[in-house]
Amino acid sequence: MAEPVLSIRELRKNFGALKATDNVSLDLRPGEIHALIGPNGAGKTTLIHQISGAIRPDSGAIEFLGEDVGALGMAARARKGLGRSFQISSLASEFSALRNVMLAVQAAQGSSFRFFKPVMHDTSLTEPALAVLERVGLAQRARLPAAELSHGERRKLEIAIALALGPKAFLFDEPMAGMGPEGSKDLTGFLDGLRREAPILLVEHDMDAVFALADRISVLVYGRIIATGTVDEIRRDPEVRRAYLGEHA
Ligand SMILES: Nc1ncnc2c1ncn2[C@@H]1O[C@H](COP(=O)(O)OP(=O)(O)OP(=O)(O)O)[C@@H](O)[C@H]1O
Repeated sequence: MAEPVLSIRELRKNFGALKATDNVSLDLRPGEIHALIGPNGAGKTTLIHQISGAIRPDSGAIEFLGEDVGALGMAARARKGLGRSFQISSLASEFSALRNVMLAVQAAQGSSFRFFKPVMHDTSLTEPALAVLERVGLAQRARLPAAELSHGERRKLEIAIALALGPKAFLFDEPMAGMGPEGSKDLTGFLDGLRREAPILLVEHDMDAVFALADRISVLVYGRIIATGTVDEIRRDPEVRRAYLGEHA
């Protein structure tokens, strides 16, 4: 079997007496969507934050593309290709959708300042940024300030920014949240194709999306992974049904 792109070993994170991450090991293989599900407060976001570098685990290891990235900060991990979808609050909401994606393209190109051309006329930035916006279906909305986009469009913009950074793995934390049934269906189709570009670790509460997309599912309860398996294995697992899936299974 191909080497995992991302490999997490025995990760632990306590908040005071709370074991938010309790000895978690999982991996992300090339081409797969690995969904991470579990009840509210199970520790899914905390885990994603540790992988992206936003918070530091108490112990354990995180290997990305064969390299231990545990000592690296969030920006250094992103530069290595660990792409997370940014919360819209971290975007410049007065900037246009296009400008926001251009900033990511610029970061991916490794240059932060250009003195010779006004940035909005720099085709080495506008063209790739427009291509990414086209892919997520936002090309027609490119010139609008991010603040004027609908909720669903903003989620797509977050994904566009992750894409523009040319990631080798995606970390998505509830991309379907607030999308509505049509939007979720749309995004499900998009994520389905995206796995060919880079594998996806997907935190998601929308079980229709998870069952449609996931190659494997890990179930997190009270900071612990209680099961990892295919959709069928997880749906049949009695402990998972008891702890989480219930009527969804
Ligand atoms: N910075 C923090 N300080 C203290 N406790 C925290 C902190 N961040 C998260 N927690 C707690 O850690 C636990 C896990 O939270 P987390 O947000 O990771 O869960 P989650 O599975 O993502 O939940 P949800 O599905 O509701 O988003 C919760 O009990 C939460 O209250």
